[in-house]
Amino acid sequence: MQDTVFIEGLHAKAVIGVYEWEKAIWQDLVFDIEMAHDNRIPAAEDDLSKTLDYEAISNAIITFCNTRQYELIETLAERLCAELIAIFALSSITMTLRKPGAVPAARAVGVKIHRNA
Ligand SMILES: Nc1nc2c(c(=O)[nH]1)N=C([C@H](O)[C@@H](O)CO)CN2
Repeated sequence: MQDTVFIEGLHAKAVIGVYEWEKAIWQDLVFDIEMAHDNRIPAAEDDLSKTLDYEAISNAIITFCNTRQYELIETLAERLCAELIAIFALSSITMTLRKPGAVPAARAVGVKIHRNA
C-alpha cells in the first residue's frame, strides 16, 4: 500500500533557535508532511472520518509550534512527529522541516525525518 495524505508548504511560527536573540522572536518554519494511509476506504465510503484530516493535522502542527520552545529544529521535528503519530494514529510519517531565514545565502535549511508508529 503506497497511498499517502500530504501537506505541503505549511507555514507555522515558532520561538526556535540556539542563540539568545532567537529566544525573543517568532520565526517562520515550513513543513512538508507525508503520511501513509490506505485511501481506498475513505474513498469507497466518501467519509472524512475514515481518512487523515489534513486540515485538523495542519492545525495541530501550527498549535504545536506556537506553544513549544526548542533550540534545535531536530527536537521540534522529533517531538512533533511523536505527537502526530499518537493523536492521529499514524502508521508512518515523513516530515521535511525548513527554517527559511536561518542561512541568508540559502533558500532554506532544515531536516527530513521518517518515523514509523
Ligand atoms: N542542524 C541544525 N543546525 C543548526 C540549527 C538547528 O536547529 N539544527 N540551528 C541553528 C541556529 O538556531 C540558526 O538557525 C540561527 O540562524 C544553527 N544550526
